[in-house]
Amino acid sequence: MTDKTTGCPAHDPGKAYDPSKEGAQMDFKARMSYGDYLGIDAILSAQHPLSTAHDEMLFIIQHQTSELWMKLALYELSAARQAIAGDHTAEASKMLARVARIFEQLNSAWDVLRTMTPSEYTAFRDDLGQSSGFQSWQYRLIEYAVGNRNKAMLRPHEHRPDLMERLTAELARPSLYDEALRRLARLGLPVPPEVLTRDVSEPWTVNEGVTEAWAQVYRDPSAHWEAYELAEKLVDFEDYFRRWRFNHVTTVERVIGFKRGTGGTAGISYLRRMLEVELFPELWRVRTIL
Ligand code: HEM
Ligand SMILES: N[C@@H](CC(=O)c1ccccc1NC=O)C(=O)O
Repeated sequence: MTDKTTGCPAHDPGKAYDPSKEGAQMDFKARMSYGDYLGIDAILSAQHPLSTAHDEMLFIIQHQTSELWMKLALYELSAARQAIAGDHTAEASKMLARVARIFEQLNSAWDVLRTMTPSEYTAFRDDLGQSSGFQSWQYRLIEYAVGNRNKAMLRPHEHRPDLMERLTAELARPSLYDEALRRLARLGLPVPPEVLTRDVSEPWTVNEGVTEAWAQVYRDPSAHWEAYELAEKLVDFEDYFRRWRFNHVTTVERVIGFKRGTGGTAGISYLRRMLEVELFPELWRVRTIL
């Protein structure tokens, strides 16, 4: 029988649908469940607002979900770098495509945070103390992994030897860009030798010879398809990363204007300076000389 007013079988009290009759498992006393596998209790018990402000829950969950996506981005970036080092560039391209999509996801998430007005944020900003995204070690690890290596950014982590260890270990490894250029050299492209033997813990500096090597790739893609595809994946990733930085600075201006940051920087002027960071500068310069 169906509900007389709506005609819908779901609203007939005598006919409530029971999925167990069609085999749905209902007993998890001795079986691994959804929550067991995914550690849902741990995730859902990690929100501890410090104020009674309504929007603090949004703020916390926005950051926590961002950190989860960053965890996956780091996982994929490390695997992509390893694949390039092992001459498995096609696999690396696939992983880099995923990282770009992860950043697209992070970019869309700003639309949720943007619903928070300055009045709403002010209600709990003081409770944040001196904490800030500036202290996100996963964000710093992403920057270090791809090649933006500034040792000054280690200092907020000095109180955590375990994190210092991870960050300094990352600085000792060739970055994603270093590995891409080493692969380029192995493919026979004229990457200058000083690039291949550089101290990888130091920041990258623009190299004209590298721009010329990329130019050879872009002038004849079919002859250098592997390098060409890798180059475009790197550009795509940086494109999405730049959009993340832009979304961040715009949201910050919208919410706190030109106030100093809780992390102690000047706020907007610091974040605007970060907009100038180029991860793979030669890949952008090559466009001008083609
Ligand atoms: C209303 C929201 C937000 C405001 C007002 C804000 C503000 C700021 C400010 C002023 C800084 C500069 C450092 C400082 O002095 O504090 C900063 C840095 C940072 N924030 Fe946010 N932020 C917001 C949301 C987010 C979100 C959702 C994330 C995601 C994880 C995030 C991640 C970061 C990171 C990674 C940095 C360091 C950037 C760098 O060093 O290049 N922020 N933020
Ligand atoms: N830096 C922000 C505070 C902030 O956004 C924040 C604070 C604690 C944890 C994460 C944060 N997100 C990004 O910086 C501010 O100055 O208002």
